[in-house]
Amino acid sequence: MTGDNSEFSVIDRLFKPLAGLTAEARGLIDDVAVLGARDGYDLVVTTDAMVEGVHFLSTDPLDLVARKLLRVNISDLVAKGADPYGYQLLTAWPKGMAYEGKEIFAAGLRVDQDEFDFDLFGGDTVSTDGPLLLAITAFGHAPTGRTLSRAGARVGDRVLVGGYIGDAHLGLRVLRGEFDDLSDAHKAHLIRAYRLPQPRDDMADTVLENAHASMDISDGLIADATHLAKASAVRIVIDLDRVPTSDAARAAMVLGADAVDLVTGGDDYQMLCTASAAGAKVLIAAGFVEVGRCEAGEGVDLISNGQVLELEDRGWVHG
Ligand SMILES: Nc1ncnc2c1ncn2[C@@H]1O[C@H](COP(=O)(O)OP(=O)(O)OP(=O)(O)O)[C@@H](O)[C@H]1O
Ligand SMILES: Cc1ncc(C[n+]2csc(CCOP(=O)(O)O)c2C)c(N)n1
Ligand SMILES: [Mg+2]
Ligand SMILES: [Mg+2]
Ligand SMILES: [Mg+2]
Repeated sequence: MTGDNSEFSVIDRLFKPLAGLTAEARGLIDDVAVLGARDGYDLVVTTDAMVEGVHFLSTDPLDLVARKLLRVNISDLVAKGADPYGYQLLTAWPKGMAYEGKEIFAAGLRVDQDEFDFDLFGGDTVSTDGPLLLAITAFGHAPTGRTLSRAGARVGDRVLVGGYIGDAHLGLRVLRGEFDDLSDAHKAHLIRAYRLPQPRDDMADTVLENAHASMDISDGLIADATHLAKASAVRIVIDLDRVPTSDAARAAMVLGADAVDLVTGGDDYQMLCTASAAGAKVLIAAGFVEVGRCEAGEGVDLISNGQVLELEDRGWVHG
């Protein structure tokens, strides 16, 4: 049917159902969304984009691309102790992209909107001669004045991560043909980690209550610890031997993956927190793993067997 794939038809058929009846979205027939202030809370806002070929592969299923897009944004919110609320969506569809692909993309959004209780409030649609580009501006709520930051770490703090490090990076390499001798189950685990990060929205409150500083890991553990160290004016020492790795990652290391790649590869979307000894105890009981300490000074040192490692590549940087 002609027109099915045109801008307003796609908004009507695919995005209006995602906006539902929330007052904020105004049925996606207005120029703006309207977000009400929730008493006792700040509105926490973040934006992350994804570009085909840069953040995801053209062979990645579009429903998973949509879910990853939501999740990388939710990841920033929950790392700050914020409760996901809703989002604005920008889609820059390559000219000629079929309606069916957009439909699969919208179906992925639906799955994770339900999973994270996260509503679509509006957005924008454009077309492009370039690759598929997607962006979300995500909103969350955190108790007034208490949103966590990268800047709260103190000398003496423990440094903790929320889960396995390096799986997603290895998953990308599996998709590119490396580690062919891994078992199918290990390959599937790593690919899943790359395509579908697991932001721990259930941990937002625990982190808010117990962490001094917190962020999510997107550029790699070392790179993001460096961002946190700089913002907090501390030095962070990370012990590579304490960084949690999955069975699949360990199997990949047997096949030649370097442990340092796991902490510089990025795409983890795990939380990175610092906390007092008492706070760390609570976080560890909730599943976090202590990987290092904050000291006086600046920058990040990675140690293994008590020796500082020289790093050629410290993590993902654009441009
Ligand atoms: N184009 C931009 N215009 C204004 N601010 C920006 C722009 N790009 C990034 N920022 C700001 O820079 C800061 C760091 O952003 P950055 O994207 O590095 O963080 P992140 O989302 O945690 O990391 P990642 O993008 O790797 O997930 C944020 O305050 C962000 O709002
Ligand atoms: C196809 C493909 N190639 C490379 C990567 C690795 N990668 C891209 S951007 C980024 C950091 C976070 O992004 P940003 O800082 O832009 O938010 C990382 C680790 C990938 N995910 N997909
Ligand atoms: Mg960002
Ligand atoms: Mg981010
Ligand atoms: Mg972040």
